[in-house]
Amino acid sequence: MVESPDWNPEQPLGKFFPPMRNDLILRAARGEETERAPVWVMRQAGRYLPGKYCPHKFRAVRAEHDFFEICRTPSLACEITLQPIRRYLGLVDAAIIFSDILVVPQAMGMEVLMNPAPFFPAPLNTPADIVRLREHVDVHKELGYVFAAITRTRHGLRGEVPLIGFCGAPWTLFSYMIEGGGSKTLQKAKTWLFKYPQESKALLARIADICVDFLVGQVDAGAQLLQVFDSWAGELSPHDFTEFALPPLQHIVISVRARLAENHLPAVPLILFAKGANAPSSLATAAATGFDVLGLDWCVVPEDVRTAAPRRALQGNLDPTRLYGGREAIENGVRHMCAAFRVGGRPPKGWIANLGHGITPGVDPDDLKWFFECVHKYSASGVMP
Ligand SMILES: Cc1c2[nH]c(c1CCC(=O)O)Cc1[nH]c(c(CCC(=O)O)c1C)Cc1[nH]c(c(CCC(=O)O)c1C)Cc1[nH]c(c(C)c1CCC(=O)O)C2
Repeated sequence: MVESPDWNPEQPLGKFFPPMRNDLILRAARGEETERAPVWVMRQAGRYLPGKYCPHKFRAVRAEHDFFEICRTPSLACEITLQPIRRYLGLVDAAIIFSDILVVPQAMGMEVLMNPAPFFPAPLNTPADIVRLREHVDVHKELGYVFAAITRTRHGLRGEVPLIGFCGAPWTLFSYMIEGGGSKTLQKAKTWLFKYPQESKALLARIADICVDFLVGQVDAGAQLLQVFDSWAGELSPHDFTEFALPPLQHIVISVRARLAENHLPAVPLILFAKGANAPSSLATAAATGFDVLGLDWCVVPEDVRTAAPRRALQGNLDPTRLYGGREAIENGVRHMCAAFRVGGRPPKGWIANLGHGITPGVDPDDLKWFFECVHKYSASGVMP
């Protein structure tokens, strides 16, 4: 059974982890054929589960701590990460560490509050504000709590499923740092791109450098796959995506791989979720950066992606809102998805089943269970969906 290990901050847990019992997602990420599609869902830790984070502890914990305090407390982050794994044991094939993409802007010296949506009291208004950012970011000092949570969670998982580490993509983080929160048009962030292209590129590169250190540190701590969330990629024209968002992503892939090799760390699979970057040219350029897996939203047809980006493993892509449609709608959606990702009647190859974006807080946890069960049934080798 997966459980939170005893925690003594004076004696950090070692990095000899229990052997893996389920490596389905690692095989699919490498493009291999699997007996069924591995499945997990983005944002599976927390939001929709009863008591949100911890069934017994949540109310007391949440009354006293804010969201980022929970992220900074490895015992709590670990517990919340394990919660869906326990609940869906045998059905879900990966855990994702409980944290947030906005810990990177915090590490760069920006204040970020969560009330309940992200809010930056002092966003970057013009390039002159860049001086407010920390010049050198030591990720071990600023984000060591994420590394501690990952190591602890690897122990707690007992080898049940692999653990995914993550970060936000430079373009998405840049947007938050300038907009100061969510935005419908990204007018401020785009004004930077178009008015101050050189300063924008320099800031994107600076964010990318921190992402590299952060991702390498996560693998060192025990993460077995890495996902980069570019949630706002689809807000850019294909041309601007290629000009602004891609170079820092390319830098991340090249540098993470090089640093992992240099440090004798495992060459873990890298997943890019560039939501909405669905133009064939964007898919092709994203694939060319060298990410092993492309995460897809529900607005693309897998066959079109395979044409634009052959030889890449794919992840996705059920519309998350379908989970509100009841059992039949979920089953039909999964059947259709399984048929769309499989070539003919062959076993799934290089496909990780997932939603096309994060699960939302109102979903009934039993309907998510049904989603997992349907994926197991209809993606199985020998079954025609
Ligand atoms: C854009 C983005 C953010 N955070 C993230 C993204 C990229 C994915 C995406 O596009 O959805 C990524 C993220 N955020 C969180 C995780 C944890 C792991 C997981 O379960 O996938 C991950 C991978 C926890 C969280 N991050 C947040 C919560 C809810 C906080 C709360 O309940 O108080 C959780 C569990 C808060 C958050 N964090 C963010 C927003 C917009 C919000 C508020 C709205 C929301 O609830 O999603 C920024």
